[in-house]
Amino acid sequence: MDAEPVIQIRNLSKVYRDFWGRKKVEALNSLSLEVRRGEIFGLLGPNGSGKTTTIKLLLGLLFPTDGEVTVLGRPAHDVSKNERIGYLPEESYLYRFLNADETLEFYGRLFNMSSAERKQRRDQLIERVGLQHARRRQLKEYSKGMTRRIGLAQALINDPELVLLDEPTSGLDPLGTSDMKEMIRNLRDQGKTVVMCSHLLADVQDVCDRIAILYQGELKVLGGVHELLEARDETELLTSSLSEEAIKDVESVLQKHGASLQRVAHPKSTLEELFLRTVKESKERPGRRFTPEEKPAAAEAAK
Ligand SMILES: Nc1ncnc2c1ncn2[C@@H]1O[C@H](COP(=O)(O)OP(=O)(O)OP(=O)(O)O)[C@@H](O)[C@H]1O
Repeated sequence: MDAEPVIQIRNLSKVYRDFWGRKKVEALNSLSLEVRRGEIFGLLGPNGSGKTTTIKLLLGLLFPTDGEVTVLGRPAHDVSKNERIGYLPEESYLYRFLNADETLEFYGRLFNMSSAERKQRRDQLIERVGLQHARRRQLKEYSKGMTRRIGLAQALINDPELVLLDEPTSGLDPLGTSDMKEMIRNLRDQGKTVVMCSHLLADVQDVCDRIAILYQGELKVLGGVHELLEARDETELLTSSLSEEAIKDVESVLQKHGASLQRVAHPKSTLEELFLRTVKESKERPGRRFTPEEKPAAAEAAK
């Protein structure tokens, strides 16, 4: 692993001022954090806590009031480093009258890519984000999910080392969300660094290695997702199904070790898993209706 962090933020503050230079909002207050190469980092916080401001400062689109920001070894205000960054903004900014091919062609030209390189990258990205079937349709006809997918393809056109994603899964259905999470994990597998802002905490928990939680412009929590969520004073054991008698025996063994049995239950899968399996099974076996006793998850396990 590369020792130098991809992003270094030290004592960063940002005050938005009004037309007369009077202090309007203190959006960030002495923020310090680092993002390491090859990790997926989640930037969380309630509305107005300073996430988008932080992203804009990383891109050099805003100037800090105080503090230092280094991105890919360059000061954030050096916008030439943005050639090595991909950015998916929260709102779509793409040209509605272009199709997916034309959109990627346009952005490929902005990065001075050769014609052969543009074509290769376009085909690769359109396939990667699953838009082969819609590549010649104008973006104004795209659903929210499709718009997010072409947005991601655009953000990756320059094969960036660092990818900044603002609400990548917002507006996506569970299938689209699952695909987007897979694409984000693939970026990490390719050695890219990803920073994502999101209000969808289950998605963040699924994909992020480390997170920061901001509140009113201040850093409140920073750390690894597993470390932050792990309850170290409890132990979870998962066994095959146990009889009443076996549970009593387990209880007495635990007592011998000074521990107590706190909860006995069957583990639950997630609603996301049930939804994805239902869609998959419905595609494979049309006309089938599931019951709680014979749900898609059980059918899957029985195969
Ligand atoms: N251009 C601006 N001028 C004045 N105030 C601004 C400007 N942009 C953002 N702010 C204020 O700065 C604070 C932080 O905003 P920011 O957009 O960074 O928050 P956020 O965490 O991204 O919020 P959200 O979750 O709603 O996207 C908010 O109080 C916001 O109103």
